[in-house]
Amino acid sequence: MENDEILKASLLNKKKSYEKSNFDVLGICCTKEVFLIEGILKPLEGVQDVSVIVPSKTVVVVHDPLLISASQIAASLNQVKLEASIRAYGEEKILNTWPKPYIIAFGLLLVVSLFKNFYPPLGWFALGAVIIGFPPIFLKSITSIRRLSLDMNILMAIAVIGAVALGDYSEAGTIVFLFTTAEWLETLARHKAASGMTSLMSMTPQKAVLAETREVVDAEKVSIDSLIAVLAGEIVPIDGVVVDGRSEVDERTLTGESFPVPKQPGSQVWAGTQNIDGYLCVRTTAMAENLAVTRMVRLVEEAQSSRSHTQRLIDTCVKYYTPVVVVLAAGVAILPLIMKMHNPKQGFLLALVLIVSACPCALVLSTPIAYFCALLKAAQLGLLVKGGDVLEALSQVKVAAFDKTGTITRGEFTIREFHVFNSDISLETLLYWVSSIESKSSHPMASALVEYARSNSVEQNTHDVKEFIIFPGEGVFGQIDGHDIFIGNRRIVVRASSQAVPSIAKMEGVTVGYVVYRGELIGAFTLSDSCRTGTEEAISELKSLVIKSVMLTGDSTSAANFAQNQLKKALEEIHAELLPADKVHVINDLKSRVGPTMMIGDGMNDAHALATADVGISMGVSGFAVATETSHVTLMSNDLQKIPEAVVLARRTHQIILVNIILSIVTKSAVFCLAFAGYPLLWAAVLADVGTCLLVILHSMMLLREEEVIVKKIGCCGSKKSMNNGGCLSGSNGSEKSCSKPNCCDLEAQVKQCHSTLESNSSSCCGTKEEVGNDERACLKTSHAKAATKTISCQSGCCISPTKKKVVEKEGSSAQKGCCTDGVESTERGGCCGKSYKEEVARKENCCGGCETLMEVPEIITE
Ligand SMILES: Nc1ncnc2c1ncn2[C@@H]1O[C@H](COP(=O)(O)OP(=O)(O)OP(=O)(O)O)[C@@H](O)[C@H]1O
Ligand SMILES: [Zn+2]
Repeated sequence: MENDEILKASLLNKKKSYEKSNFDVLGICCTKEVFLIEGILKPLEGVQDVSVIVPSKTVVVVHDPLLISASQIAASLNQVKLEASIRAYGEEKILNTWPKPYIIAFGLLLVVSLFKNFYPPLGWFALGAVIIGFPPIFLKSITSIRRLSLDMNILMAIAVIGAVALGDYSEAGTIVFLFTTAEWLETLARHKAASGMTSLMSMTPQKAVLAETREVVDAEKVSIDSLIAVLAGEIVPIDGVVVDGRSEVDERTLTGESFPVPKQPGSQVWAGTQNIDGYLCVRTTAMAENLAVTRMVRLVEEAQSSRSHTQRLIDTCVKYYTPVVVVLAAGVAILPLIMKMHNPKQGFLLALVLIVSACPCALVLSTPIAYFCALLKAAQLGLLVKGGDVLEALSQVKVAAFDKTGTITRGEFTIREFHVFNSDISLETLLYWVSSIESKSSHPMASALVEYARSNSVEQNTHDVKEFIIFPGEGVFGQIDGHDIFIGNRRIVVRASSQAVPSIAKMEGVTVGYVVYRGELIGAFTLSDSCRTGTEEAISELKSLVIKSVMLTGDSTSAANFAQNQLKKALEEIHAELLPADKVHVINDLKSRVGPTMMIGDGMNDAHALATADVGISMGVSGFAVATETSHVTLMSNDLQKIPEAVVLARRTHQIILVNIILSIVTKSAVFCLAFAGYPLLWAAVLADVGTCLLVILHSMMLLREEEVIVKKIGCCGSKKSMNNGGCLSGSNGSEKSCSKPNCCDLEAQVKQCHSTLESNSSSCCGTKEEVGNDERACLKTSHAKAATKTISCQSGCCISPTKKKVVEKEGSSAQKGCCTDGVESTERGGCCGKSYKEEVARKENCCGGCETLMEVPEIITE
């Protein structure tokens, strides 16, 4: 009975799945240890998966804690002197920055031995130094020999033994000293690089507060749809949607975006981001093990352990190169003996130099360490790059293909018009049918339709929809209350009826949708969308990097052209009305016509194209799961300006790797040449070897430095976050506009300040990109006017979100532009066309649809 219980418990536990443990393994030097470690751990019972991250000397093991514990795993690594220790998840490893005492001890002995010229017996101290310092190297080399792998430990051991055999104790001592110190310095450097990674992993808190009971619970135990409370200053523990409260959230850790993002009921919040100044009640949408941040960490980890093309090439070369040099060295050592030359010692020394130089560690390290730093930097910028190969491809890119809806534009449609053509069907009925069917679709247009129905007091009912089919690139079909309804573009009309598609007059900037019922066109609607801020800048930055930008869209040609006009014709090619498969064709065409191509999309009907491109970049954490799976890069924020930044980072990484490789080859060659020229300097060989290793690491770490990466921004504002009216808008180069008068706002601190000094027309700054207004346009998107009390301040000031004030819906009289409380809807004459849109149309007022341009209200003519 009792046994049964135990069995049951253990089975239950087993079901609870595997655990993941991280180990710091100081003994990792080159990629060689990867096979060594995998060879040791994989055969162990209970170990499911092993991944080795060479640059940060980390091993991640997925194991069944019942069968094998983390300490057992560490022990088996330590059996072969790999110096493994368990790292508590997320905990910063406290590294002793001082060298171990034995290193100091033998260093001192070595220094003393240098005085042997004054008192010869002091020379023996060098032997003492060797005796103290050599054993660790020797033990590690024994392990390597047992594993039949030739690594730097073996080469160093041979060199030391050789030097001792030649009676040159100080040479031997110097080798040991240089080697050990370099290893220690290297560990320090790598630790610095790796600490960024650790901070990435430790972002989410372990505890959550339940909103109703105020009970503090383990974040892991919180189920989906629970309500949790997040107070000001706290880190959000679990992904979710705000149901109550308002605040600003710092999403920097996740998206690299340094501006706080306003949150209100309905907004998504992500675990690991910080609630700055208000109370938020959040309904959770994910379990702790499936958070966006966890997925991100997993991706970064996978990226680290995947080996890039260059890396594989180097590894293969090294496999042949090392044994060849060892054989060569043996030849050089033996030849003088056979030929009975009078100075065999010289040959022997030359052989030792060769052997030390054979150590390829700088070369082997040149690529992975640079990628490690680059991937980490990318993650800090809010870019998840799936590995070194992707960076390699990204640095070569010649074309950027952008998807339109949701990428270039916000993918937040507003319904401009809705017409019913059949007098037997009321608007309410049609809206009910359309919104119920569309509520099953995830297309951005669908949510606009649902929203529109709601604003007309029509609630959708998903349950009434019996059948639902998506026609990619065309629209949807649904059966509701026994009626078959098609909704979509021209193509769907053709599919659903024999009727000719009506021609539409003056439809600039809008997308037209049709509703077909029993082969008859019963309704039509127009919708518009606006461009994301920063798109134009991103495209011009790409242009300065000699990358051509094109647009691929499933939407109509006129909608595509409208976006192009908003971008001031920045795009070089436009391909519209494409089916998902057409997008793939265009990508293939661009690849052969222009060169390496990257595709940027939101994953809606473009997952295939993303996968086909040399580099596929998907938008947003919230992005469709398929897209993040198939794409090579995930953009954590929807900021397209991260794309040129990514290209610059990739190109810099490429350069750094090139320099690293040249550096490690040149130093070795120099030592070789010296040796053959009659100066076989063993210490120089060791110094060149360990020195280049260190140089390569430090050089790669330059990628982590902040300023290095950002695209050179010309103009007054140092970073692209800086905004002000007279000067730079987001990321634009300020050269066109004067930079002299207004100040640029640098970081969020200043932004807040700017908010309060809004009145001044000349130099106000806006908190987030959306909230920019200038002379040409009134406030966009998220603008809510505090400033609207005075209409003027909105003309060139910024609109602030939290203070929501109803804006006057002005008649044509006011010449100034106002701010609108919702959406992009401000009219030419200064009013808002929100709810009163229809009346305004009646009054023949023109409303502006997209970013800035005014357009005429389209007329729909049916034939
Ligand atoms: N759920 C839907 N409801 C209404 N129309 C739809 C729906 N899904 C697709 N459509 C129609 O099909 C067209 C093509 O859709 P598709 O998803 O291929 O491209 P898109 O989202 O418009 O643009 P892009 O390719 O730039 O992302 C849309 O422009 C729209 O007219
Ligand atoms: Zn080496």
